[in-house]
Amino acid sequence: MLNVEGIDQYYGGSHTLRGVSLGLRQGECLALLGRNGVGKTTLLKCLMGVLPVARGTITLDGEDVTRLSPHRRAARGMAYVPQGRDIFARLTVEENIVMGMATLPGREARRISGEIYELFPVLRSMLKRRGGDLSGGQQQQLAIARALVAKPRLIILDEPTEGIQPSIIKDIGRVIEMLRARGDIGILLCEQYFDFARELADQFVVLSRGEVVARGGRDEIGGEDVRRHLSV
Ligand SMILES: Nc1ncnc2c1ncn2[C@@H]1O[C@H](COP(=O)(O)OP(=O)(O)OP(=O)(O)O)[C@@H](O)[C@H]1O
Repeated sequence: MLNVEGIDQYYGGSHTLRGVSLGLRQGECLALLGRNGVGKTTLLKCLMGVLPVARGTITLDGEDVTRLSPHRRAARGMAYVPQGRDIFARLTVEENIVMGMATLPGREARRISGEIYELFPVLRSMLKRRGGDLSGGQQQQLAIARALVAKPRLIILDEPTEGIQPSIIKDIGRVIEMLRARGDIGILLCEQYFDFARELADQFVVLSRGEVVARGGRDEIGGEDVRRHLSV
């Protein structure tokens, strides 16, 4: 469903992404791994159109989206949960979720589907609370919920476990598992922690200094090999 071919990106004179290619099938979870500063967030921003690419192509279900604006990509079913979550702090939980439905047509756009509460039971009791009053873990769940109500074909998660307590990390892992089991959505999970991604992903791509240095399926990729690229 998602095909990325030979992406190059520069910040001024610094060559941040070097010929990055990857592919993700519907119903699959792909883990993009790499330590701090190797270019993971930059790649995700290029995929969403927040940053332009110097070379390469991005196709979604066969359509070339490389030059489309971020909102056009969102309308085609690409959803992005940024690092830091970007919750609207002064809006309620409910209002934050409804914001995620802005691209949906008509009345459908006003109703929060029951699936959201199945995935995130904690949000149901917090609908009237302000986004800014939630804990980091709850905000992360809200950010994922807000992305899912747009009914994406592809969801891109940028380090969803960063700065979050272990019990909530488990909840987020469970949500990713449930989405994967649905089989109708591609999941691109960007992570620094291999142990979290290992249980969830079908495919692994490891970035180092803007380049893919290892890739493979769950049975092909060796833990030691990946950890070598992740340790400082
Ligand atoms: N706006 C910017 N202008 C110039 N350089 C940048 C900019 N944003 C990031 N960089 C640099 O590009 C490189 C890749 O950064 P990026 O944020 O993509 O890495 P990352 O792998 O996502 O790391 P992190 O886990 O910290 O988010 C880093 O060296 C970073 O300092």
